[in-house]
Amino acid sequence: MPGAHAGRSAIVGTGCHHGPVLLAEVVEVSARVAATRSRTAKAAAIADLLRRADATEVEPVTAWLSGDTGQGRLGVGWRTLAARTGPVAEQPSLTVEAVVAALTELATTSGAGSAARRDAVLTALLAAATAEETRFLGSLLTGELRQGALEGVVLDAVALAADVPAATVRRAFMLSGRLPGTAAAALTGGAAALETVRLEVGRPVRPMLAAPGSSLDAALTDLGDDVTVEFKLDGARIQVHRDGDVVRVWTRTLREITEGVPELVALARSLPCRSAVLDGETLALDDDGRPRAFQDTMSRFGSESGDEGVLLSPFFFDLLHLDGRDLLDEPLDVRLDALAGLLAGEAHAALRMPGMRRPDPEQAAQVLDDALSGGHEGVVVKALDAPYAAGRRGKAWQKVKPVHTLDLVVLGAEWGYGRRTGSLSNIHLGARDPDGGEPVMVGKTFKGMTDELLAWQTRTFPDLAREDPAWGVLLRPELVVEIAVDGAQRSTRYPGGVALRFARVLRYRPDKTPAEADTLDAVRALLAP
Ligand SMILES: Nc1ncnc2c1ncn2[C@@H]1O[C@H](COP(=O)(O)OP(=O)(O)OP(=O)(O)O)[C@@H](O)[C@H]1O
Repeated sequence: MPGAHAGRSAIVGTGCHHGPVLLAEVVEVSARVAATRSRTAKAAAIADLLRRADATEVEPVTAWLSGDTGQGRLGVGWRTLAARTGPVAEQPSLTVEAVVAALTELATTSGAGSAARRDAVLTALLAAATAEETRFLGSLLTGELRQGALEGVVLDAVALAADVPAATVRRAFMLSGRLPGTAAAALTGGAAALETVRLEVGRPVRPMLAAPGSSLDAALTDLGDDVTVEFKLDGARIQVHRDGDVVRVWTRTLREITEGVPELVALARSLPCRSAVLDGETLALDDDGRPRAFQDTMSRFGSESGDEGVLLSPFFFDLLHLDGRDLLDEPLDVRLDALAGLLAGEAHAALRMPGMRRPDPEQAAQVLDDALSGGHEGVVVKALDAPYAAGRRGKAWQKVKPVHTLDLVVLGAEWGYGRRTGSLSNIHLGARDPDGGEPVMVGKTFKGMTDELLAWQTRTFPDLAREDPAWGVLLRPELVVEIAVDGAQRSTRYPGGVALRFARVLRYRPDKTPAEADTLDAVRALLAP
């Protein structure tokens, strides 16, 4: 194995120089992180390792510990891995560098005739790995570690190891969207390097998110008079960047969708500006201007090219950059003025998110009423003095929706019976562990599924299976589903001590990752007092 390195123990402890970081050290830290619930202990364990890593090792180590290969998806399935039962190495020798080389080769070797080469790379890698390393690589390659909840812990660890404020690390991450690059900048250049990270037109930032508000009155009481109340449309988040004639569009998970949304690109190009970064929501409307089924909107966002007959309408609610001026740190009031100016033309008025600034309580209630009678989800109440907090779910934006919904991780599905024999039906639902552990099961449901959805589950789930017991499938935690519930109740059956009441499926959320699913605390918040 190129780069494999034995005999490392000879130089450990010299105090002045250290050898390359071994994969075994990363695996050990990963195990320590999984074994403790203490966020501080997790971050401390990772920080220790980062202090030992050199500039080229920091990026892969932080990527892997947050569950990312650092190379995107490598197309290695669990079946491929399960089929390998060769001997394992007794002693750890793989260096981080050697693993990076192998993963890079897997990532860049594709197309006709590549199967044999990929197979050889994988075989050589696994032959040099110990049993623990094999397990870790397996989880990494199949995406099982990809829970993303670990991102926050890794960011804390970077702050500790580089001795810079956590807020500085977080901001650089949110603006660059890149965790490994942020870690490398922090550890090599400290706070000064992180502070040079700015909003760049053409590079998406993590979107600001909303906290759940229990009611309109509660949100208004909490935020005071200096607010805007806007429709909450139930579509997909979009971030649109325009630089001259070049327009690019990203989703809330920062996946680029420019090619698939020509109508949005054309609209952005028609705006009276040279450069802009717009934040908004897009959805498909019917002829009366009411939202079409969410599936119609999402059909434009899937991996298959969607139904071209479904046109998307954008509604912009924020402006982060305009003609060379960054607006991110300006209060929302200023950003909304700039947005109103940009969309002032008659042709563009329809692109503004409906809402009202500084409404009195009656006017605010009227906005909510209009939103609901227009077929929308509710409203978002936003503090006008707040800057754009990229990537944060803060109190400055509060969403008010009459129905309780939760975004949960699908953990498995049971074979149906009766009319549903042969279909994967009753799904197991998990809430996110905020500390980055495995999702915690909080209930099951087979309600609210159309025949189409059942067929889709039955078709898709086997590919995501990590085990297939006789009763159904256990899935890798990758899919997020939105569930409506009446509430929650205490339970001795479920590990989190809480179970959903009357859960029914609203829809799958391909625009969300398990890291963005609702937490166990969100479920507990629904317990009747
Ligand atoms: N006027 C608006 N302002 C901000 N976000 C809006 C607005 N209208 C719709 N949205 C959408 O609502 C989302 C904010 O809610 P949240 O941050 O909880 O994300 P979410 O979990 O996707 O929302 P939910 O699950 O409640 O639909 C935004 O990401 C955006 O996609």
